[in-house]
Amino acid sequence: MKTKLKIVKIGGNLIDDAEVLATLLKDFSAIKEPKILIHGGGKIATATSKKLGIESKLVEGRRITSAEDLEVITMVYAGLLNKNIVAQLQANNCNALGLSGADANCVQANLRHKEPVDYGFVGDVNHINSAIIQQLLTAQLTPVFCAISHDGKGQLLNTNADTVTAEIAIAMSKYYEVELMYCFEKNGVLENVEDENSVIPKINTAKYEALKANQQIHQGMLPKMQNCFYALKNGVANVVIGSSKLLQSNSTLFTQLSL
Ligand SMILES: Nc1ncnc2c1ncn2[C@@H]1O[C@H](COP(=O)(O)OP(=O)(O)O)[C@@H](O)[C@H]1O
Ligand SMILES: CC(=O)N[C@@H](CCC(=O)OP(=O)(O)O)C(=O)O
Repeated sequence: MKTKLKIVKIGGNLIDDAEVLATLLKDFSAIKEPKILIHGGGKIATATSKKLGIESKLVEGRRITSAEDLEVITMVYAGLLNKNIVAQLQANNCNALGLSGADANCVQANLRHKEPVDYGFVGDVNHINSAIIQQLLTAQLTPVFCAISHDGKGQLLNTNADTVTAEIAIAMSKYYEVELMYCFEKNGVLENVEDENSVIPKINTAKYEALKANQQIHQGMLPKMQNCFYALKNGVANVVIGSSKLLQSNSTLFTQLSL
């Protein structure tokens, strides 16, 4: 039987709330099994760009990443956010190691095709160095990834954090029974996005199609759920979407995905 591995993704809205983030990182540190954390930070990158007078453009939840945007996101994701998260995990006795996709060649990507939309410096993942990630886990380290990949030829690229998470989860399923947890600012996938009490406990592909047809899911939730099903179809054992409370052992409020 394979050892269990928990992979947790935290979104930018959660990271932006210092109190919620502190509790979440404490709960994450308490997980006994091998674990990996992947963080976004889109909201903070947009706010930082604004301070610098750079306007951000997103199409279908993906950032159109100019050379200037790439500089900002490298500073924000791989620098400020990644290092602060690692320091907080260290304070909770979790031996975290902060990484971008370029470090140890963990996440390699191809520059996305310029058609139909030119996303600039955005990469689609083509290889995860699962062997080195497994070695880090075996050495009792907890990898903490930001959403920056590289092309293997010296170019850093921006990749959506939900996608990096799904790709890492799939690659690690070779060695582990992977449980994938997407944490964001709501309690789960909601029947009505305005009503926090309308969490849908279970969603399979048929229900997903119905929710899409009824326009009950939109914006970032569409690519997030696509990534969930992609992970399930490719060997990830369990995928859930919920709030920061998902990491508390008595949590019952979340959405469980199945094929
Ligand atoms: N049915 C739904 N249930 C929950 N959230 C939804 C739903 N439909 C759309 N959303 C939106 O999806 C967003 C989450 O996607 P995103 O911003 O990409 O998350 P993250 O911060 O984890 O990257 C929520 O903020 C919410 O506004
Ligand atoms: C290509 C692309 O869109 N990359 C994302 C990466 C960060 C991210 O995904 O952050 P959240 O999880 O907080 O949304 C971006 O720059 O916004």
